[in-house]
Amino acid sequence: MSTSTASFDTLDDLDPGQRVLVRLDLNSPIEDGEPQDNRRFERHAETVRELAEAGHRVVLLAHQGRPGRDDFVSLAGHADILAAHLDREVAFVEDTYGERAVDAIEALEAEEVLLLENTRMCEDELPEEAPEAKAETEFVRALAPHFDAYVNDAYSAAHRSHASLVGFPLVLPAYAGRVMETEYEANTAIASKEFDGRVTMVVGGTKATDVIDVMDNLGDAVDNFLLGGIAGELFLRADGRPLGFDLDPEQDLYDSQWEANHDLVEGMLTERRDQITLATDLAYDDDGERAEVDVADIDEKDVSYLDVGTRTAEAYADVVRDSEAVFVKGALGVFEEEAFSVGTVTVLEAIAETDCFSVVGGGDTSRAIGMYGLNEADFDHVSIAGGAYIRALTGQPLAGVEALKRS
Ligand SMILES: Nc1ncnc2c1ncn2[C@@H]1O[C@H](COP(=O)(O)OP(=O)(O)OP(=O)(O)O)[C@@H](O)[C@H]1O
Ligand SMILES: O=C(O)[C@H](O)COP(=O)(O)O
Repeated sequence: MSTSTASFDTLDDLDPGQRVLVRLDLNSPIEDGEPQDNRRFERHAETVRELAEAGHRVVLLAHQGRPGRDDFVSLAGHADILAAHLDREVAFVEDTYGERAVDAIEALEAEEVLLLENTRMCEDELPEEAPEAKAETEFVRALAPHFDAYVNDAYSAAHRSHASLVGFPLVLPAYAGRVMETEYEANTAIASKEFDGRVTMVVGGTKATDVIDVMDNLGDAVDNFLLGGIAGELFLRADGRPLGFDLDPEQDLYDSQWEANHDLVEGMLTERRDQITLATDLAYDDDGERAEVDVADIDEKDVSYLDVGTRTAEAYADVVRDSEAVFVKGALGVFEEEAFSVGTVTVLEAIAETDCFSVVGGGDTSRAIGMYGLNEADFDHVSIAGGAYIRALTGQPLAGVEALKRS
């Protein structure tokens, strides 16, 4: 056992020259069908390089997007980005555990790296089930005999009880990769911190279901929730504003999350109204130009709002300047387009200038720091994990970490 406080084995405990199956989290923003480089590649490359240089045959598993969404694509492009970070070849096979995957695995030489296809293209990967059930899946049973060890480096996906995360540690000796180790230690330490002054959480992004659940659990630890993104719109709708779309709830990011969360959101608005700050203006695309509208003046549905308004951004920045600790999960707008980066960048700049304890998390959100010339050193912790980091703040165990501890 290593000296890690986490009580799981790490790469320091792994003998060299083995056949190693490694779970990374390369889930990335997709533009025009192609993955965009982000700090997940840079961070995971360190683990992969260390394993290759130790003479292992390194086979990588990762997921991309969710079935049915535009970001659900092959990992072929991810192999190229990872190869550029590693400065070594990363082979790719369009198969995860079938014959082609197994042939490619068996042909691998020491120090070579192979990426398998998107795990979520296998039926066995999703849905969430207990580790014992996942260990019994064909996916795990077919791949495991070709390996001596399993390494989980995907802290940022460890809140999901999926086959590639919780199944393998039950059937192979399992180790934490370097990203898993450092993210686990940093986020666990943050969870036990105590603050005397105002604690603020900036909540945005697209994964409203994840953040609303966590907001409910963190309600006693956080003084102010500043809302934006899809979560913010759901709260505005619960507050009586005519937001949303009359689309098929199964297909739409917004309406399906409204269906799943409106009771919880309405309950939180009733019970915790003083802690929740909602946007007073929103921005939208008006023939290619940013336009803003007061929330009080919104009178029709079916408009996509892509950022909080300028007045809201300034008001949120004022709250940040008066905070002792600020946690960010999810962007306040579609910051990838400069016109809709106002909310996210105004708030990040305020955090960077304020003498507060700060954490920015999320695979997409952390990308805004580099894109807009902010200095990572002005934040206490920039995590490549989003959902996992805020879950860790609540003290709830992460399925992928627990599975490693049991190994
Ligand atoms: N109003 C909005 N409409 C559509 N997309 C939005 C809106 N506001 C923010 N976003 C998008 O949210 C994304 C970031 O949030 P997301 O929920 O994906 O998670 P994250 O913080 O990166 O964490 P994780 O690692 O859990 O994915 C950005 O890419 C941004 O474009
Ligand atoms: O990007 C993330 O937060 C992780 O890769 C998990 O992705 P998921 O929210 O689609 O499970």
